[in-house]
Amino acid sequence: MIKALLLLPENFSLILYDGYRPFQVQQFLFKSFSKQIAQLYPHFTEQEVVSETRKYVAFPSKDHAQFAPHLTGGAIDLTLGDLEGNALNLGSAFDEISGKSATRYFEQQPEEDWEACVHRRLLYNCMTMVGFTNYSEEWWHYDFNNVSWARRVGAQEASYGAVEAIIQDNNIKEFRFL
Ligand SMILES: C[C@@H](N)C(=O)N[C@H](C)C(=O)O
Repeated sequence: MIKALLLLPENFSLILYDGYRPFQVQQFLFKSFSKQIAQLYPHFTEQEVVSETRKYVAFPSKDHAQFAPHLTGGAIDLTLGDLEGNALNLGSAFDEISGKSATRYFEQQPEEDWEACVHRRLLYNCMTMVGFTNYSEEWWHYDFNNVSWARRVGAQEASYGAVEAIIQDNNIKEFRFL
């Protein structure tokens, strides 16, 4: 991330929203997004709700072939900021359930928000130039050396597997590699 930051023009910063996430947090997010999606699209079947939810939150899987990327610590959610740490306009809110969250959304209609289009390109370019890959449904999600990254770059192996953490009083008490 430091390498990515150094590629940005001087007046920009990177704001980190999320990195490593324990399994229980992934489960909580999956349930909470499912609920929101069921409310947003009341005509959806249960299966459609699950499939739409999977667009915005990885299924909380401990299966080695499809670890939820944030369980590995190799996934980060971030945005561009100014030097005071204020988030810049990237065209949608972080975690917004809408087509506008797809990274390429403004490439198809840049006139809708030129500023957001340019900021997304800036974030994408600084992150991918140092080896991260982007999840195409979310402009804020980048992976490095986990299973999602390996699939995108065609690597046979990924260095970061999942880590299970025992959380107590909001602190990591113990952890083990899965
Ligand atoms: C919930 C959202 N910020 C997120 O992290 N989504 C991706 C797809 C994930 O859960 O890995």
